[in-house]
Amino acid sequence: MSATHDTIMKALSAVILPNGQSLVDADLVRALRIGNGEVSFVLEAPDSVLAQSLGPVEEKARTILLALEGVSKVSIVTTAHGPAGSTPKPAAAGGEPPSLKIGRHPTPQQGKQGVPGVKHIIAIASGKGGVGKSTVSANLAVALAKQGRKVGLLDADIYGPSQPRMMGVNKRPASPDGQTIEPLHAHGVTLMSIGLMIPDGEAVVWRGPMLMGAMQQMLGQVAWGELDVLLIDMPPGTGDVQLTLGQKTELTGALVVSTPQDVALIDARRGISMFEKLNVPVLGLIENMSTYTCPNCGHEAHIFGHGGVADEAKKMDVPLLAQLPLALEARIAGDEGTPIAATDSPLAAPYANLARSLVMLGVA
Ligand SMILES: Nc1ncnc2c1ncn2[C@@H]1O[C@H](COP(=O)(O)OP(=O)(O)OP(=O)(O)O)[C@@H](O)[C@H]1O
Repeated sequence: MSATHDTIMKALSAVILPNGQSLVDADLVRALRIGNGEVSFVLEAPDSVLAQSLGPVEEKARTILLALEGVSKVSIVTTAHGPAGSTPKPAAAGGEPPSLKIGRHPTPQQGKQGVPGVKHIIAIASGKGGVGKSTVSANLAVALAKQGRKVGLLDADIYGPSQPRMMGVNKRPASPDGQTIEPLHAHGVTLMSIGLMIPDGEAVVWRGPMLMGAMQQMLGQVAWGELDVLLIDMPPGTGDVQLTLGQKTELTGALVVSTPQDVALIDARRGISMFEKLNVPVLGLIENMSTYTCPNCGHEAHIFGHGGVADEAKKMDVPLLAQLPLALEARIAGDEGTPIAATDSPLAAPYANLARSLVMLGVA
């Protein structure tokens, strides 16, 4: 027998909060989803102090639900919907600094906002996944930093964060005061990844408003400092993160990455038209994996087709800012945490040119 909404809620009504109320009576359960033996929901506390004390409650709820017939996995995300950081959090046991919980309801906001101290914000997007958007973001950030720009890189890909690996960092950013988050630093770039703040698998239960809240925290509560440009590595496609960012953030513009394949281009077109609808200027298209030169014989092949991105750029009247080759060396460099742009390889040159173009355009 599989669990139903009613059986889950009934089981959760046996979980008692420190104030004596049950989880259900206190109305803290949100976004309950049941499917394939998995139960996921959000525990929404009214303030961050209560949210901090919910660890044992979360454990109890998990134990009770796992004992139900047909439930094999339970995912719970605890959030607070008071203004984030409005109540300083106590230091964790062992004197560690308190850590700031990411994922909350958004703070109401009038119109688009910038990030104090940050001159330009550029979204790096792609319609389709896996076309190299994160690779381009990491390398462009490093190339701009090498040219003396103060650069921030925000990995906003909540479902598949890859910047920690590509930039070679993997520690959870600290929040010494429980209100601001100290970003990390690598290869001359100030770095923050939303993925470093969310326990594995929890983001999948987030709804639009929670994502919006998390993005607000990433932009407003990270101590970015003075930056010439903040690059945002977006999730692929045209989902909630893209919409939130386009509607709520003063973006200088967007760069859209595509491979020359038709399927990638169709999705890239969709991405471009979304930015246009949101009044975000599309600064240009970037063609990734455009050519492959055989390291043995020097033969040049166009594995994913040829000319498609240039044609598309012409059709849509947006500049084609770079054509980046498919290269094993670039892939290995990314996997090992040192983007190819940080090295002396000839493959760093196209990124240096792209960085120069953006500086000349006055957007970075
Ligand atoms: N020009 C390139 N040459 C060789 N390998 C590349 C190149 N660009 C990207 N890759 C490799 O392709 C894979 C996917 O790239 P990447 O993660 O940057 O794509 P993405 O569009 O950000 O993907 P996702 O949709 O998962 O966010 C990675 O292993 C990366 O190293």
